[in-house]
Amino acid sequence: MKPVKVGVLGLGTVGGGTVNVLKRNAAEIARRAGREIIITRASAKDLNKPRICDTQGIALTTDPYEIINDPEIEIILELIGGAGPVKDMVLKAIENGKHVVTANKSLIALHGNEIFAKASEKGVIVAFEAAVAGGIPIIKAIREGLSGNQIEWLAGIINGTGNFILTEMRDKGRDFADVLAEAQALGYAEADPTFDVEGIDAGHKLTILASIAFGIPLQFDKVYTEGITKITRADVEYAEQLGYRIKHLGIARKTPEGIELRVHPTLIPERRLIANVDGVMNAVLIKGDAVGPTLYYGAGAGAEPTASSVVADVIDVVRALTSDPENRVPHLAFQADALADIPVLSSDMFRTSYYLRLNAEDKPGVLAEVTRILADHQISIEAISQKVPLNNETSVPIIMLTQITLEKEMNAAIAEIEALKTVTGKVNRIRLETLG
Ligand SMILES: NC(=O)c1ccc[n+]([C@@H]2O[C@H](COP(=O)([O-])OP(=O)(O)OC[C@H]3O[C@@H](n4cnc5c(N)ncnc54)[C@H](O)[C@@H]3O)[C@@H](O)[C@H]2O)c1
Ligand SMILES: N[C@@H](CCO)C(=O)O
Ligand code: NA
Repeated sequence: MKPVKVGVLGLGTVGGGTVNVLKRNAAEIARRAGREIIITRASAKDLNKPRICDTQGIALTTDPYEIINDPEIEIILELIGGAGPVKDMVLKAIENGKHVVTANKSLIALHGNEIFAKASEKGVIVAFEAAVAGGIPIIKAIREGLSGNQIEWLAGIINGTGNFILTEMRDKGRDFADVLAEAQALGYAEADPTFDVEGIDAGHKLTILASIAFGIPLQFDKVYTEGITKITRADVEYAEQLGYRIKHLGIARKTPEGIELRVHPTLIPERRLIANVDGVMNAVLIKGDAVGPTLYYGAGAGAEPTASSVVADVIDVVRALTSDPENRVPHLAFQADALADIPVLSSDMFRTSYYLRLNAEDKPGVLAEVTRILADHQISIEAISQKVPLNNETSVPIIMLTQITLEKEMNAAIAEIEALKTVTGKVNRIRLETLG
C-alpha cells in the first residue's frame, strides 16, 4: 500500500519531537499501523530557526494553507497552539476531508463542540490525546478502557509546569520566577505561561476530561479556576506537619445536584500515590463504579513524551482509515447525539473539606469566637492547632482542618471571621480532598 502522507503545522517543541519520533520509529510504526507513515510537508513561522528535529525530506513552507489544501496530505498535525488562527486552519482541514491530530487543549476546550460536529459531518477524525496530560494515554484510557463504568470522579495533576514549579520550590527552596524560567527553557510552558500558573491550562484539560468522563458538552466557561501563585511556603510546611501535601489539582465530580468542575491547590494525604507525583510528571486518578480507583502516571509535558501521544493518534487514524465513520470511537467518548445536559455547579455548591490559616490575637476567648462562627454555619472542625508566633508578632497563626462542608457556608464563615477585631488580615483557605 502507498504510504500515508502527513503534514505538520508548527515545528516547535511538540512538532519537532513528533518529527523525531515518527522518523526514528518509522519501521516499528509501519508494522503497527499496517502502512508506512511519512511527513512530506511542514509549515513553520520562521524557516531559518534552529530546530530540535531534522527536516530532511520534508518540504517546508511558511503558509499552513498550502499544506491544508494539498490533496496528497491525508492527516494534518496541528502543533502551533492557541485558539486563534488555528481554529480556521483546523476547520478548513476538516472541510477538505483531512483527519486532524492536535496537542492543543485550548482549541479543543473552547471550540471542540463545533470542531467535532464539523468532523462528524465530514466523516473525519480529530484526535487529541496529546492535549491532556502529555504522554499519558489518558483519553484512550477513559474513552475506551473505562467505557463500561459510570465515572464518579476524577482528580489529576494535569499541568507539568505548575507541578515542576511547586516541586522545585518545596524541595530546593527555589524562587518561583527562576523555576518558571527553567520550565520555559525546557519547553514545558505554554506560549503565555500565565496559562500554566493561573490554572487556565489545567482548566482546559479538565474541561476535556469531564466531557469524556461524563458525556457532557465541552464547557470551559463553567470551570472554577485558581492557580498556584498564592501558595505560600508556610502553608506547605503547616500542611506537611499535618500529614498532607499541597498539589494543584483539576477535579471533576458527579454529584446528585450536578457536576463540580474545579481547578485549585489542594491538600491531599501524603500517603496517596498522587501526593508523591513530582516535577513535570502528571497523574490522573479516576474512580469508576465497577473498577474502583485507577491511577495513570507519566510525563505531562516535553517534546518526546507529547510526541508519543501525537504519534499514537496518527497510528489510530491510519488504522481507522478503512473503517466506517459510525464505527469509530466517538470524539467525546459518548455518541454525539447522546451527550447529556447535566448542570455544572457554581462554586457555592462545591462540597469539600478545608485547611484554614488565620492570624489571631493571642488571648483567651479568640478561638472560641472563631469556632462559634464555624458552628453557626454547620462546619465541623477536624483538627486545630496554634503555631508559635513569627518574630515578635502579637498575633499567632491558627491552622484548622474542617470536615466536608458546603462552600457557600465556608465563604460566609470566612467573611465573619475576617470581620472579627481579634483576627488580623485574611483567612487563607485551601481545599482538602482525601481522594479515598
Ligand atoms: N510543550 C509541551 O510540552 C506541550 C505538551 C502538550 C501539549 N502542548 C501543546 O502543543 C502545542 C504546541 O506547543 P509547543 O510547546 O510545541 O509550542 P512551541 O511554541 O514550541 O511551538 C509552536 C510553533 O508553531 C510555530 N508557529 C506559530 N504560528 C505559526 C504558523 N502560522 N504557521 C506555522 N508555524 C507557526 C511557532 O513559531 C513555534 O515554532 C500547543 O497547543 C501546546 O499547548 C505542548
Ligand atoms: N504547558 C503544559 C504543556 C502540556 O500540556 C504543561 O506544563 O502541562
Ligand atoms: Na495524553
